[in-house]
Amino acid sequence: MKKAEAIWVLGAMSGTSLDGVDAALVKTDGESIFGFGHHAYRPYSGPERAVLRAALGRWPGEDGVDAAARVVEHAHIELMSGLTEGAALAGFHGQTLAHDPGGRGTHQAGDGAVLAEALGLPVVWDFRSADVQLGGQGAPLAPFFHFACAKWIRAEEPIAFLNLGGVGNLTWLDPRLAKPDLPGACLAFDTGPANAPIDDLVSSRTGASCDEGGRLAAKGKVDEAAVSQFLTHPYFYKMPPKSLDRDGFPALKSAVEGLSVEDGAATLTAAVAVSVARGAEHFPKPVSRVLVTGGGRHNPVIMAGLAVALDLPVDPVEAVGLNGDMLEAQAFAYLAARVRRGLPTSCPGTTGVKAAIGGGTISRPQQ
Ligand SMILES: Nc1ncnc2c1ncn2[C@@H]1O[C@H](COP(=O)(O)OP(=O)(O)OP(=O)(O)O)[C@@H](O)[C@H]1O
Ligand SMILES: CC(=O)N[C@H]1[C@@H]2OC[C@@H](O2)[C@@H](O)[C@@H]1O[C@H](C)C(=O)O
Repeated sequence: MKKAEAIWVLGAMSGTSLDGVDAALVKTDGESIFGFGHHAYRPYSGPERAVLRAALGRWPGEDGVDAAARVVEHAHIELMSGLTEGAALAGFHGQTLAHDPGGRGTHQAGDGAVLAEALGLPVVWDFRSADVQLGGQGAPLAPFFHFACAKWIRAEEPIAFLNLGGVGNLTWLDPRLAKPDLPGACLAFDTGPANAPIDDLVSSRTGASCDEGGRLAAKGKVDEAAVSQFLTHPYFYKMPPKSLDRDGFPALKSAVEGLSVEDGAATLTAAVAVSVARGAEHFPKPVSRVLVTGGGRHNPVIMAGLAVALDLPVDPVEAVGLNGDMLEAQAFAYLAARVRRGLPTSCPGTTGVKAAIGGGTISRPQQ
């Protein structure tokens, strides 16, 4: 492992909610954060999203997967090419189409070599496969970045980061330890469904892409029986680390089919908070606060439900000066810098992998 100078790295993430691509610059040596730079967002168009949606659950070589990869590459190149100034490296997560770590593996669409050519930068990609091959869940991978963020905000006691994207994931961490891969530094796992089932319900009933501001959920009545039934899912009885595919809870979606859109949204929104509370039962030590990142923090009904279910201060990461819309893109910039230095990107506490390892492939431009 060579000692590295801090460099500007451009990270990009296309999340499970399929809304669009985020890209952001981070100055880092792969250990500490030295600063945050420009960022941008590019939504997928309706037709692009339809191509991605049609390929969900599919594996390389199956119908629609190549078309999805071309959409992902095109959108990323369009967005990232406007942000390369000063960047020495890029991190490209791609779009998860399927995730089955105990079975077929994990599949992120998009070829990092194509991006390297187009951007004229070395690109680190395929972050999850090596972890899965070594018996890990391949997710979540943001926890090592959460650990660096905890140092950046000078946290001095255990805290939790909660990401509410299509799926929810929690990172418990103790910033008093020197490195994220030390035993006892991080425990991370997916909590359950977050926005994906809400988005799917709302778009199928109203055509809107999400329950903007939680307005539908606020008007609805929670179907408590459906929420209780949801909590009997075997996932909640598994010990972490554990991870989920986007559509891992089909029974929950079916349970709200007969409800009004308001009651359905209220029920799915309540399910987010209770599943996070179940997750928090796994924290090794109590936390002083939960910092929320991802699109779900824009939904006040989710945030209010979390504060009640967790009985802890629950704040958006903006409360500590971070950007909750860009945290995942920043995470893949940070992880790219770690891969470049040969540092681990996951460990037994974050993915259940047998030992701390660095994933990722580096593609360099040919000319
Ligand atoms: N103003 C808002 N009101 C309600 N919900 C919102 C709002 N803004 C964003 N969201 C929700 O957040 C989602 C996007 O969140 P985010 O961008 O964090 O997800 P992602 O990164 O695609 O997913 P993941 O983290 O699972 O990969 C949207 O699909 C929507 O459901
Ligand atoms: C397989 C996959 O893409 N998982 C995503 C998804 O979206 C949220 C949650 O499920 C998390 O496990 C992960 O993303 C974040 C960026 C992570 O790896 O930390």
